[in-house]
Amino acid sequence: MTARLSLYRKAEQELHRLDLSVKGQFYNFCHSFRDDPDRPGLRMKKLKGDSRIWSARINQSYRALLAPTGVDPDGTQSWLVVAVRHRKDVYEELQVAVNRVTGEIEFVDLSVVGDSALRRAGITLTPAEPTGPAEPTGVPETPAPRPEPEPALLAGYTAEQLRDLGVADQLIDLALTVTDSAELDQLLEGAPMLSKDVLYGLASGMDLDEVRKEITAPVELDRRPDLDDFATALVRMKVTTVDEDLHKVIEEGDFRAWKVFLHPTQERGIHRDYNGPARVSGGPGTGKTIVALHRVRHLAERLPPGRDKPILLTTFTKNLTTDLRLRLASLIGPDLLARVDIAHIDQLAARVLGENTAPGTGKQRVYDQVALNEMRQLLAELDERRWEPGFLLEEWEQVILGQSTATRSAYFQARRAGRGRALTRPERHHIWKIIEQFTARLDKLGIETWGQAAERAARFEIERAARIQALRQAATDNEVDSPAGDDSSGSRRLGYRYRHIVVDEGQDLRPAHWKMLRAMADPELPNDMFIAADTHQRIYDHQVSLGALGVHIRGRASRLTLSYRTTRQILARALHVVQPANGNEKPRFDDLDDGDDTLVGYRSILSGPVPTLLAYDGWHDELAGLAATLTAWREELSTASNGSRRDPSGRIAVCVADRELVGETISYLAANTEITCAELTKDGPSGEGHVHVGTMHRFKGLEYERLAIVAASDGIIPNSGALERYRTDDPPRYEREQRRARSLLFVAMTRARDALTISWHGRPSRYLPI
Ligand SMILES: Nc1ncnc2c1ncn2[C@@H]1O[C@H](COP(=O)(O)OP(=O)(O)OP(=O)(O)O)[C@@H](O)[C@H]1O
Repeated sequence: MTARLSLYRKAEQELHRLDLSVKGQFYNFCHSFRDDPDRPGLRMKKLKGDSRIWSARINQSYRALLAPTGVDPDGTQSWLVVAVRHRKDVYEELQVAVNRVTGEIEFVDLSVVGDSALRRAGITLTPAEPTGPAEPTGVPETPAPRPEPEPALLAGYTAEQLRDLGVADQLIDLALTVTDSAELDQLLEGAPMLSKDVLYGLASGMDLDEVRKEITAPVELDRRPDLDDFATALVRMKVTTVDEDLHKVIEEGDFRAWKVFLHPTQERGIHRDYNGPARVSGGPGTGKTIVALHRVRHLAERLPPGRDKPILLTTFTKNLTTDLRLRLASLIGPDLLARVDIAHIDQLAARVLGENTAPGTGKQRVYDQVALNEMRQLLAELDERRWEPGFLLEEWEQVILGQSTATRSAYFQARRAGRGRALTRPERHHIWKIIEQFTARLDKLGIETWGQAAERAARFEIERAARIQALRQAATDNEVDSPAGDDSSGSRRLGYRYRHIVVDEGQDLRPAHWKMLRAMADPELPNDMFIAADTHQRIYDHQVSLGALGVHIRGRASRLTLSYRTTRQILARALHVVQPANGNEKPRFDDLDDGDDTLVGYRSILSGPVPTLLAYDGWHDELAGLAATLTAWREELSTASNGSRRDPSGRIAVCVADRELVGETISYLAANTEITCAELTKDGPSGEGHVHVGTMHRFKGLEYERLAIVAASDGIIPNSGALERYRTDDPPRYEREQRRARSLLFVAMTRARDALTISWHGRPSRYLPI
């Protein structure tokens, strides 16, 4: 008799934590088991608590816990490995069951639940294997006297309500007795995903309807499942088959859960057919990039054979492109990867311009700061003091370039929503004249801004798309005239550049970028555009209304709400930055269209230390504090959980507000510690240093195990010199700049996976939760 083995997700995670030697023995165990599950050496034994769980011997100390899930007609047995445990941690009370909401097999493990919660619920765990009198069982022999009952955390709910939302039966009574969040953490450590999600949702203040809508409904089966039918339940589950993937887990150590175990709400967006552009939103770490990558895989797998690259995967910055390429390469094979064009948005615009510009006539592209200096100089030469250079540059960028305003009379009509005070016609006339001189100046210098480049590229692409449409029309007319299919129109030769476009970090793209992208994909084909974006993380002032730019996402928008990166402790503080609990300021975030985006239901099931907030008297003291923190972190991260040494490089980062602070931080650490640093540049980290140091803008889309944000002082975050001017001069701009500064801090804080420290000298930033 042979057997097929699959791995339950939690067992996978447990395996990761085991010593290499145990992993190897587990691998051998799997081979023996598959050859003959009845082999006596495996010492298969049913647990008394649930006769569907068997324990089998991996080595002297470790046991695999398995559940049979069916038998094929040819006699091959199917088994699911639900856990890998030390023998003293195997208890009789473990259970597997089919969840009544999802229809998937769940493994409920009470061995990780805290003693006090178990005592209150009257549960005593029985070891499955006698461990001798000296070995602790995790539960005292004589129960301690019952403490005074404390109010329960979920007192307002009934067992029936929790059951109905999908909480595993075994956890319900326990959950109703939990008195604080630490106990809830302990209870849920080994809990199935849906139970965690629901109970954390309720504990964080979501009401029953919200939990039902956001958490339960998306994973609910249309029909109630048969709770005894394990074989069908197994088919519904995402599991790792031992044959295909275990080898990677053990030998290569490169297995990542996101490749296999998607959350049902992530999954829903990926495999759908959309008859137009679709958008997925969600707070930091909810897996938008993961969804974008799986979407690319889904689309690539369905392409007709060919050697072209009909899929574009694009994002805002160069370093994120590198990251996307690496992650995609680990998700799909080289053949599919070769069908995907991965390029950042400015690179795409530059390519279009290159195609449309005669050799040697191109302009040098410059950042906005260079343009600002030129504007400043021009105004000085003209002795013009009525307008701020920054205001004029934005007026040009957002109203004139942003709306492709080509003539003065068009500018008189242009919408200036959100641009601050209204401009009279003579004022517009005056501004137009200055901008004309300004663009002539740039022209003469042979330079253009990236905004200008994007606008020109968009125009070329729009003209190209118009030519394609005209050729199509001609071809259709032709076909009517000569059905034999004469291709003299050339429509077969000129086509849209891409069949599918997938955009990550869409919140920061300029209007011109959207126009360019829109013109690059055929609007008549399904699945033309897929956009991942979170406007709470918009850190450049590129406001767009996608509908007005021809990208119609209405009715095709979905939202992710569960963070896979950030702990609840970090999330709560970060949310305070963009959703302050009090004060008059309630920043509004758009949905890339004319509506609002929200973070309702944004939550995490991860738990970790509360972020540390540290005040210092001066910058030098603060740097000394940082050095101590980093030294301790580096030491801790240099030791793996099994005691072996590991390289801590790239796991720790320091985030500051501007380049000057980056330089000062790196110099201090170089002079006073043994820590080596790599500066985060637009191309990624500048070298091999242990700790990455960069400005907040550079942290977009990244994540680190531990993160320190330093110099989070008032005046620095936000930069009040620049900001305060707008308070009276230009209140809408003041509001925009504040929102942008909040978003920057929000992005920075949510890069931290496990630990976050924020420090300042002088007064703390007004956005911090203190
Ligand atoms: N289904 C999943 N299973 C396991 N890990 C996941 C899953 N989805 C996402 N993750 C992990 O969560 C982290 C955040 O994912 P990702 O970068 O896609 O989020 P995001 O929403 O794009 O974040 P941000 O907006 O902050 O850039 C990553 O480490 C990713 O591997």
